[in-house]
Amino acid sequence: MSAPTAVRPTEDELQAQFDATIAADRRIEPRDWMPEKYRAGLVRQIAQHAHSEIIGMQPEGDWLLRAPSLRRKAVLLAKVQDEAGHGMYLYSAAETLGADRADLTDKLVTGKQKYSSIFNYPTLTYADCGVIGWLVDGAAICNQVPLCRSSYGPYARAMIRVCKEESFHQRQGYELLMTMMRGTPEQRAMVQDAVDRWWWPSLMMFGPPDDDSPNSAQSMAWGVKRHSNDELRQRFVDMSVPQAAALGVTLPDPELALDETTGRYRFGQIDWTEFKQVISGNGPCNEERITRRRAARDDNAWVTEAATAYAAKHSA
Ligand SMILES: CC(C)(COP(=O)(O)OP(=O)(O)OC[C@H]1O[C@@H](n2cnc3c(N)ncnc32)[C@H](O)[C@@H]1OP(=O)(O)O)[C@@H](O)C(=O)NCCC(=O)NCCSC(=O)Cc1ccccc1
Repeated sequence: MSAPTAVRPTEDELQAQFDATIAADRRIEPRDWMPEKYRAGLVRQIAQHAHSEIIGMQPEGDWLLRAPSLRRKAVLLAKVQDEAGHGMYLYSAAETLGADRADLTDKLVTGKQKYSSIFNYPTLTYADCGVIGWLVDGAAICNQVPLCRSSYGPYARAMIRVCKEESFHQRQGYELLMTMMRGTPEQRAMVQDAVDRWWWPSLMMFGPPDDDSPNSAQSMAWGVKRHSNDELRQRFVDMSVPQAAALGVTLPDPELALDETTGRYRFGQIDWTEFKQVISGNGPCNEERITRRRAARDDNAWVTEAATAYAAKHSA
């Protein structure tokens, strides 16, 4: 008697299974069948996210040799290393979807893939490090906590640890700023100047407005993103206003006001022209960031080659 042959599910059945998993709010795992567009969309977002973490090491990294004390230097070094770790997690998550890490880096340095707009602004004073912790990590947390429930398992799980570390980063930034605000008038002015420069770019981190966000609808239908860009931006504003008051700084928006009926803050118009310029490569530091990333890859290629040869020798 011949063994029964396994019946392969048809494409329609696989799609129905995928749809049912998404509808039941369960996770898609690497070995599960998934529509090609779901896979490509995830690689796009996860790769951009990974690139942001890696490029995001540069603005604060510029202050590693200039931090005002040994303690501040150790804290900053640990934070910048954490960002590298986040990048590695995220590249690993992209690899579970069949992406190749070297290929992703190549796409970053040749401008074929994006990274967050926020990292194209310069860190002019040490107060910028505090403001990055407070506002940039704060915005990242706001955006990433819902991603812990993203439909793709490896991405959602990576986000859990990343968010815990980002919360720590945010507190260290806020603590740094509180210390400066208790300092001299010059130090307080330095904090206010940094807030003035980083506030609007932080709001841009959440992406274009909902009616100009080509990826949102599909991404939300698939449970990759859980909230719209504007919804998360609003949450961030609502969270930041009382924090700014407690710190004693002013947010640079004359239209910022509490809407008594909704309990949420109304805010002014974001400069979307600036945003578009920055994400198309024309921000203040785009060229510097990519040049440095390319140099790091090329100058250290011998390390990668040696490690690859060593691993191959051992597995043989
Ligand atoms: C919300 C969004 C960023 C964009 O929503 P989507 O539905 O995906 O797109 P949507 O259709 O709305 O946009 C149309 C086009 O515009 C692009 N674009 C949009 N916004 C930006 C932008 N701001 N910058 C550059 N590009 C942007 C977008 O990719 C798309 O282009 P494409 O079609 O691909 O060519 C989403 O991808 C997400 O949640 N990502 C995960 C979180 C993440 O990546 N976080 C990074 C910060 S990590 C961090 O900060 C940690 C840290 C802290 C401190 C120090 C160091 C490290």
